[in-house]
Amino acid sequence: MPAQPVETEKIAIFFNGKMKRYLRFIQLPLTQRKFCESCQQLLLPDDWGVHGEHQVVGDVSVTQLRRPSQLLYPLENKKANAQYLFSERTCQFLVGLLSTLGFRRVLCVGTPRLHELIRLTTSGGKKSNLKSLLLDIDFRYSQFYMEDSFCHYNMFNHHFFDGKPALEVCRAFLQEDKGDGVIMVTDPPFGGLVEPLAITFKKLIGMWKEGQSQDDSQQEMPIFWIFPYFLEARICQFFPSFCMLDYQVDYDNHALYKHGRTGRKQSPVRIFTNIPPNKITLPTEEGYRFCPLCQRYVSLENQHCEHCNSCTSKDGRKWKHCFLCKKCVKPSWIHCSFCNHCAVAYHSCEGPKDGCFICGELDHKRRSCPNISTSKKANKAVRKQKQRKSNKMKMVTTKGQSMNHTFGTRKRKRRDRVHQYLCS
Ligand SMILES: C[S@@+](CC[C@H](N)C(=O)[O-])C[C@H]1O[C@@H](n2cnc3c(N)ncnc32)[C@H](O)[C@@H]1O
Ligand SMILES: [Zn+2]
Ligand SMILES: [Zn+2]
Ligand SMILES: [Zn+2]
Ligand SMILES: [Zn+2]
Ligand SMILES: [Zn+2]
Repeated sequence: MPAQPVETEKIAIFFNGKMKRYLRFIQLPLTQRKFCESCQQLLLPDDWGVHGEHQVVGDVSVTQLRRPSQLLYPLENKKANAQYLFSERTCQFLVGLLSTLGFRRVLCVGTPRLHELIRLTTSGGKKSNLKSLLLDIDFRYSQFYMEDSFCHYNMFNHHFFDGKPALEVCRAFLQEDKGDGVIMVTDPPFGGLVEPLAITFKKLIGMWKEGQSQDDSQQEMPIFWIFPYFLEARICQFFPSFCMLDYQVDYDNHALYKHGRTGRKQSPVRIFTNIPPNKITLPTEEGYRFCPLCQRYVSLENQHCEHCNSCTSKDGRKWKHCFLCKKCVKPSWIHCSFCNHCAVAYHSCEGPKDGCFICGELDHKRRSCPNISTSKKANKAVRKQKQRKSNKMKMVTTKGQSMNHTFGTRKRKRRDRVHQYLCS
């Protein structure tokens, strides 16, 4: 029986397998470098026969090999892992910001396009000396990267598909220079639940912490978590030191999540971070400006409310102050006397807890309400309006099918919430 390989040998075997294949590919003359679009695979001459009937492109250049996110098609999985790739504008902004902030290593969790741009910028000249390690569930990327720059990984349960050697790659990356100069940037699928993600990120933080010296025990690992603004409360529940930046993250392949300076069509995706926001400069040429009172950059229409003493808009539009709620709310919201707070027009009222659902008086119930006949008519009108609105929403859903990357009943609830936020 052959002897079991010891740990270091296992790591060497792990590195050698895929590296050999990639090295063979880049040594081929351009005319022999083929990529099968049907199988999403780089082909060596031995593979050509099997892919003879497939959609194959030739002359794969070094430039194409360096931008795999353009060569591979984005996964359109309706469930959890629809791939939304950063627009050039957002990706360039992120790389610029990371190097301005002085980081030297970026742990890219579910950000393949950022990973490739960091590597391109680094190899292209002296502009940046950032290193990057990509952790992603999309195995297709393993063809383009050595094992020291890509790990096949599930961010919902912190699982490294290639076992201990891959985990050690990640650990070494986080702990290099005693953990100094590293940041994690993650852009999980939006349908993903915050809790399992937070648990995973805390495990990665733990790994980074193990490499810290005792004096740095209070330090936090810097993080950029890219997620929709309406999950702010949920993220801050797990990471209280995080704040949300106004910068609108946008994507190449998502019509709803496009960058727009004003109006409805603004991306709801933001950056959550534990880096003090006054250290983060947002592009003034896009209209972002520094609010000296809040000590952070805010979007064009986000106005400082003197009552809240804060620039309160979350969605990029100008919000209005409600004196009854004692806070700023979305411009389209109205103060509802049944619910006793501001809400979208035509919502289903919670109603007063122990009173009449119709008029709000506490001395009778809905059935004996003196206003029942008039309210019946009003209810009918409201129902009709709701129906119209719901039909309109259904149309939006059909157009934006790929947004529905959520699960079961939660999927429906989340989708409704997304719609409520996007449509109000
Ligand atoms: C919303 S996309 C973000 C892509 C990013 N905007 C970019 O351009 O680099 C989500 C990414 O997370 C990856 N992903 C989805 N589910 C995952 C999982 N369970 N574990 C790790 N990565 C996952 C997808 O493959 C995809 O690359
Ligand atoms: Zn094929
Ligand atoms: Zn302000
Ligand atoms: Zn206010
Ligand atoms: Zn109000
Ligand atoms: Zn109400």
